[in-house]
Amino acid sequence: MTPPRLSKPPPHSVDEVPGPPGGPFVAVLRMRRDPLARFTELHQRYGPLVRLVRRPVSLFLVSDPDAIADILVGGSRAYGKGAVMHGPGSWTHLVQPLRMLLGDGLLTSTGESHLRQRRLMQPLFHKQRIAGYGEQFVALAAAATESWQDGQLMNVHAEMTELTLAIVARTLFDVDISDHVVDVVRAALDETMAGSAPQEASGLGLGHVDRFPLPAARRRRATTTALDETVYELIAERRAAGASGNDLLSLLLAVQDADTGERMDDTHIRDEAVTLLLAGHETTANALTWTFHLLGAAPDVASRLRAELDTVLGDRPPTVADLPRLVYANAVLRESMRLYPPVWAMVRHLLEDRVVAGYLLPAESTLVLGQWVMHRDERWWPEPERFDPGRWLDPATAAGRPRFAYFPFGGGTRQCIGTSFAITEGVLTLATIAREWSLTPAPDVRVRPEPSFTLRPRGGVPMIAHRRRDRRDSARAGGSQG
Ligand code: HEM
Repeated sequence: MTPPRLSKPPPHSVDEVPGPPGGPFVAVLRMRRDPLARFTELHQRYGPLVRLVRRPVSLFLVSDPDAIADILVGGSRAYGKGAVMHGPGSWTHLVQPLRMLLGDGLLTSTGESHLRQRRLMQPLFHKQRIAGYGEQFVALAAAATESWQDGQLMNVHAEMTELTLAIVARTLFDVDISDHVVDVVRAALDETMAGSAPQEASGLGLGHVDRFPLPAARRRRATTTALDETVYELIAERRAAGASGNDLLSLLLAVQDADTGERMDDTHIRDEAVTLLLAGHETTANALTWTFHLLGAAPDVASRLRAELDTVLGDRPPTVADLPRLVYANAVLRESMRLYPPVWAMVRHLLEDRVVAGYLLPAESTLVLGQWVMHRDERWWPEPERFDPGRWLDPATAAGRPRFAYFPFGGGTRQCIGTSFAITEGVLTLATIAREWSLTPAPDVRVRPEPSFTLRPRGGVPMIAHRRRDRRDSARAGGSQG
């Protein structure tokens, strides 16, 4: 006998989505004040789908792994990037705060144009190609710590930002951190980050009431123009020289569509290069900064990490070949990105009416997918606030979690193209620094996250650098045994 077919219950209406009482003004004010705490609280109180604002924007927080899988993977064609804003009358626009700087690069392009670009660029980020950059990651990390003094107080966020900028400058343009190109890049990126209200920067569409003061807007335009000129100069130089290098810019110049034979024009290469500059250093700087911050507050974890580094590396710097054995270092980085995901929320909007987490939401609804919230969900992360890399060491536990309980790199066709780059860079840099240095928190400093485009530490992370003596002792002991 065939079992009776269980028909799916009809979806609930949008009016039934739970959410906090009060009008949009109060809702936006509360979110703007502290989006991380507010989203966490709303998720805990109202569940996997929360109505954040009803009008003039229709904004929802999604914290259901299956719904996130539909948005990013299964039904991704039904969703666009960015937030939809509605103004008086029929005025509607899309908030894509980075578009002015990034143009039509991979991060900001949409639809067919994005898929085509992604196909062209994917081979540049193949695991094996990234492995070729390993030596540079290690050399640049070692160089960045050369000036550190034992006992020195430093801002780890500033140090990691300079290091990851040096890495991206070398791998993208094959230039040194001291090159004037890097100054121009630094100025443009700083101005863009500083000039944006956090709420607008996050792309949540909550910052439209802010207006950039005129001088700041002018500065932003000036630094972006200088950046454009520099990048176009580099492109022209490379073209003239026959672009045969291994840096990403040379590879972009050589990229050719397999079907049409078409190459990228200069504007397109500029947009992709600036996108990689920003996406490739801001996120990794934050990941490394939070990792050192967490290690500083967890001596047991730090000591287990050092033990692994000493065992695997002995007295030499790491290489890409060591990565499979740096299991704990990898777990430390993953766990750090769980607690402080460099991209703390992503924003999508519905292109059509669609059922999300059991509710029928109308087209143009804006959906916030919050890594910060999901990565602290007690259903999958017992004692969520605890920094415990051990969570990643048992494959059975990891396999029991839904795919989108953890998504620091997003997912689906828009998953971070730099995932392998970031993990290779992150683990090798962490290993290079932590085998020589131990960083402890500066006394009486409270470090707080600032949710902007990325999750930066507000005011930096002051820490004290100590040159490791125990390593020398253990290396010496190991040497005398051999
Ligand atoms: C820890 C480091 C990193 C994190 C946490 C991170 C995170 C992310 C996330 C969450 C997205 C998806 C955004 C969305 O779908 O709305 C993304 C996209 C992207 N990332 Fe990363 N990223 C990191 C490092 C890098 C690096 C090193 C590069 C390049 C060298 C890079 C380049 C990009 C690009 C180009 C995209 C757009 C991809 C597309 O839409 O097709 N990222 N990243």
